[in-house]
Amino acid sequence: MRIAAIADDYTGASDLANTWAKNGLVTIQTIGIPEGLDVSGADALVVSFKIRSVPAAEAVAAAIRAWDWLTARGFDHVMYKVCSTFDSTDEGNIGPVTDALRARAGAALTLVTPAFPETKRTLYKGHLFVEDVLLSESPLRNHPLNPMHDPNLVRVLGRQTPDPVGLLDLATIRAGDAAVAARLDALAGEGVRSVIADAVAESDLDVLGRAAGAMPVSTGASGLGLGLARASGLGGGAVPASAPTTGPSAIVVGSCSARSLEQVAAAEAVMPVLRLDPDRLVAGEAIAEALDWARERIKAGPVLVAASGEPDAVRAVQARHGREAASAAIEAGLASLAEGLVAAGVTRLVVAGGETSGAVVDRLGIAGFRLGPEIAPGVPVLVTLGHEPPLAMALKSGNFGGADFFAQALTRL
Ligand SMILES: Nc1ncnc2c1ncn2[C@@H]1O[C@H](COP(=O)(O)OP(=O)(O)OP(=O)(O)O)[C@@H](O)[C@H]1O
Ligand SMILES: O=C(O)[C@H](O)C(=O)CO
Repeated sequence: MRIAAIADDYTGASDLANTWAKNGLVTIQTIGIPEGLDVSGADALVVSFKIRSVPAAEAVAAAIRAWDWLTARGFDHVMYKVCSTFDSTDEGNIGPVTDALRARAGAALTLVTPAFPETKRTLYKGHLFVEDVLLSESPLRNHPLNPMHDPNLVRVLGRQTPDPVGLLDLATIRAGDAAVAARLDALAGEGVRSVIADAVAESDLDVLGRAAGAMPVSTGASGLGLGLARASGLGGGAVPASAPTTGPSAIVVGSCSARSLEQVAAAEAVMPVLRLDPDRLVAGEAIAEALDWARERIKAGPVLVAASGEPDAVRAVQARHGREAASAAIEAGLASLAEGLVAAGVTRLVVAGGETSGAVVDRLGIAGFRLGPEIAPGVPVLVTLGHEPPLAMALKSGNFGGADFFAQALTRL
């Protein structure tokens, strides 16, 4: 079974690609549909878009284009890769894209689970836990773009699709493949089109991977990706790509997650850190002087530049400028910063935040990535394709990595 994915952001794409590479699949992450890229040697492809927070119709159109491209090249199963914390709003885009891919595939229903126990994302009775608390009590409740206030994913997805949403509960999964198949058949017979699946351990993902792999499409995070990889029968040929280990390094942080804020604070003890004024960023200012600051320091060692703020401060910026306008302007500013850093000779670049990574990677014109070794669960070394000179990068999801992630990452790039 040749597997592929369509990812709704670039950090999540690299997270999934890392999971597949770690399981021995030769994996390439592409930026958009890879028309000009030679991907013939890949066991698995992750086609990544920046579509998590765009209008649903735009996300659906991109996903359908990617589905057509992938299935025309013989991929048997396509997973829609979403965030392990189910980042979405009542407008989508998990529901609309899941529905569109299922219709395109002519499938009766779609198995949906963001569970990823390795990073402590677990589901029980349809309720998503982040580490030891419900999603609604986790830092994701303060997400700048899609604050998550409801842990019941049957309800959350039910608000994003016109069709009934069902539950495949843990007890059924633990009863094995036949019980799962019977439950899915029964739900389909009741008119259910999307099924949220529990999972609290990797063994549950093996059952779900086999169940999902029997259908042409699924929706999930890297946990389901792990199950699909194991069910695919592929693997054994992956060798981590070697990254350029010379050249200056820099870290650009747009993520405002609690974890990223903690990581920026830890970095201040080991490298120069510049914190940007978000209002000046929104006004299109501050990047030129930030580049001057960085150029003076990158020959001596790594630097970190962050736009990130605490939740209340982020809400205040959004109140002053509008959420979408503030996000777009800050992402554009950080993309300009990254472009200037690479022009100044940086060849090892860490970016924190999914939307931020999308803006940076698009601005640098990167066509795709080969997978290097894992830095932290869900965060691999990425070696650019279609960029000269090749860059070693890491695209860190907001909630991933330990407190010392930034210092650790630079020892691997
Ligand atoms: N100080 C700030 N005030 C308001 N918005 C900010 C500020 N700093 C960054 N932002 C915006 O907040 C958003 C952060 O989203 P992003 O996806 O980059 O990080 P994340 O959600 O933590 O990452 P992930 O999606 O991988 O979990 C971006 O749109 C960014 O431009
Ligand atoms: O599944 C996750 O948490 C991924 O890393 C992601 O999608 C972050 O944006």
